[in-house]
Order: sequence, then structure tokens, then C-alpha cells
Amino acid sequence: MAPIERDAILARLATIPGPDGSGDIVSLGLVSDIVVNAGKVMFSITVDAARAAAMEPLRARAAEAVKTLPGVESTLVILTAERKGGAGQTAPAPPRAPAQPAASASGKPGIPGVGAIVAVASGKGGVGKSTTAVNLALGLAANGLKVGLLDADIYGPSVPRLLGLSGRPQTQDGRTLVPMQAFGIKAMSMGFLVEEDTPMIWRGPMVMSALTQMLREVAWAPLDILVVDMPPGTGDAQLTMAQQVPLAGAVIVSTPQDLALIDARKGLGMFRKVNVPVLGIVENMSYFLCPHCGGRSDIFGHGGARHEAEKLDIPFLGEIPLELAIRETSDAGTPIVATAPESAHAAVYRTIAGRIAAAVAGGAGAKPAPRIVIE
Ligand SMILES: Nc1ncnc2c1ncn2[C@@H]1O[C@H](COP(=O)(O)OP(=O)(O)OP(=O)(O)O)[C@@H](O)[C@H]1O
Repeated sequence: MAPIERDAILARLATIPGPDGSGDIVSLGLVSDIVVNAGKVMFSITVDAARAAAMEPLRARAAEAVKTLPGVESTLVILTAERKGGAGQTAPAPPRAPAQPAASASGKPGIPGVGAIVAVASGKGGVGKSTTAVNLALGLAANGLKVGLLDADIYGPSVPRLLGLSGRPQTQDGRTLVPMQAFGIKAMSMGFLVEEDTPMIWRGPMVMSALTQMLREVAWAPLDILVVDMPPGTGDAQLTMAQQVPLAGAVIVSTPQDLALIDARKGLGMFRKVNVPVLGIVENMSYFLCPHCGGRSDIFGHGGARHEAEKLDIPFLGEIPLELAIRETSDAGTPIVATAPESAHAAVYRTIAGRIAAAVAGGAGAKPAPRIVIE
């Protein structure tokens, strides 16, 4: 089957008039990056938040227009909201997504004052992704960097608990949210913005809006690295998120089990689809060191992730042991890197964080930066 050309999709979308009937949605810069994945086409359209409901026919029309292209089997088109003006409040205001012309993933505008944005992701839930993200963020800070942590797991935010934070962020100018602070890093999570028992019935567009707001309407600067704890899995929601965030690279967390590695491979595929370099794989719950005898047990058949990374020609960033102290500190909101910095486990996180920092500094995929020699 012939590949689906982005230009053909854009040409179709350019036949759809803008929200006010003038121009078209492409030349008005309302269409986001377009992701094509095995017959499925995904993109978002930026609209005024106040008119979001009235824009549903526009969304449906865009989806229909693309669906009739040869090779297109299905579409995922979402509306992202654009805010007009702002009011003084601490709860999340409707977000203001930047209107972006269709561009490649790497062409997305960054966040002023933020050096690099790095995603921590996993192919499936429960592999310890959030625990790893928090401790790596603290490890980066321990390496002397200014670090922020954005919890993009909007359905199940865990960063507030892992950092022992509660309360609501304040606004700086009636509009920009001031990130929360813990252990020397800045943090933002949906968990700070909604009550814990609020049912998370977020429709697709609202999820994207919340993420855009947490990225672009938070006073993150100055930061060297913003770590994004991605939602688990590799579904459409994750793909769209990966597409929305101007990522410098992604770190995949996996447990050694084969099943998790298969899922990790899906994670790699997802970032490749949106042209985000994978900085490497971290193996979590890799081995168990007995606190009594010091003996090491490879409970899940350790080494799987390293092996897989070699096979896939992706850097292997390191292995984190299965350790009671990691679970206890994590669940108590006192992450081990911050509260037991002299421990061997904290050192493991700091080392991996150092490799991530080096990979980001060295450019995509941990390859060394080219040396420029002027003669
Ligand atoms: N290296 C480790 N050693 C011991 N326990 C760990 C380790 N890493 C994570 N855990 C524990 O495993 C549980 C799941 O971790 P976490 O919430 O970080 O996973 P997750 O992959 O982010 O989950 P979800 O996908 O559900 O958000 C937690 O109780 C955490 O304390």
C-alpha cells in the first residue's frame, strides 16, 4: 500500500474553512503536527476554549476529509483549547495552546528558559516509571542541574505523593502558575490542581489542554532539564502527548521480564514515530540485594533490558535494584536520592542521571556530539 503523504493530508485540510468562515484551518496555523501510523492519522486542531463545544462539527469535518484519502483506515482528531485573557485564580484556567502550523515533531517551539525536556516513559504500567522519574530528576539536580518534574500522567498522577507535596500552586500574575518545590526541584502535576477524589473523567481535548497548560503556563524557567513523567502505555493518548511536548529525548523504563520488554519495544516505536530520540533504556527492579547477607538474586532474570538495548542499538543507561528502601521512601514521599544521598541506591540513580545529562548535552540518542574543528 502506498504511504499516506502528509502533504496530501494538509491539502485536504486546507479545504476546510477556519472557525469564523474565513481562511482555512491549515493556513490559519490551527493544525498541529500530523502523525501517521499504519493507516491511522492523528492530529489536533487549536480552537478558542469558549467555543470548543461549537467546534465539534469542524473537528468531525476535518476527520471526514482525511478519512476519504487513499490508505487512511482511521483518524484521531482532537480539539485543543486556546485561551483568551486570564483571570486571577489558583485552579487551572482554560489553557492557551500555541497555534502551530503543521511541522515536524522536532520543529515544535520549546519553552523559554528551559534547556531540554526529557520524557520518562514505559510500555506498560507498574514498572516503577514514576519512582524512577522522581529519583532521576533528583539525581540530575544532585549533578548540579536546575531541574523540573512535570507529571504528565493526568489520569493517575503520582508525583505529589512521591515528593510528599500537597496544596495548590499559586499564580504569579493571575495566569502563570508557580511550580511547587520539593528537595530542590520544581514540580507540577494534575494532582495539585484537582482534589484527589475528583473522578478523572477527562475527555481527550481536556487532557491535552491540561498538559499544554502545565507545560506552557507554568513559571518553569530557569531550568536546565524538565523531566516529564509520561502516562504508562503506548496508546493513542500517549502518542498524542509525545507529539505535543517539544521533547529532546526519551528514557524508557522497563523491568527485566520479557513481557515488559516487548512493551518497552512498543515504547521505543512510539517515540520513533514522532521523531523523538530515545536516550536509552533503564532496567528497574533489576536484581535484589539481600540486606542481611548481601547476596544478589536476579529475581526476574536480570539483564534482559541490557540485552534488548544492545539488540536495538540503543544505549543501556543502567540497572536499578529491587529494593525495599526504594519502595518505602517512594511511598512515604521521601525519595531515596534526596533523603539517603549516601546510599548505594542513590548513587545508582545519580549515575544514570549523569548519563542522561550527557546524552542530552551530546545530542540525540546519546551519540557523541560531532567535533567541529576550525583550521
Ligand atoms: N526499584 C524499586 N524497588 C522497589 N520498589 C520499587 C522500585 N521501583 C518502583 N517500586 C515500587 O513499585 C510500585 C510502582 O511504582 P511506580 O508507581 O513508580 O510505577 P509506575 O510504573 O509509575 O506505575 P503506574 O504505571 O501505575 O503509574 C511502587 O510501590 C514503588 O514504590
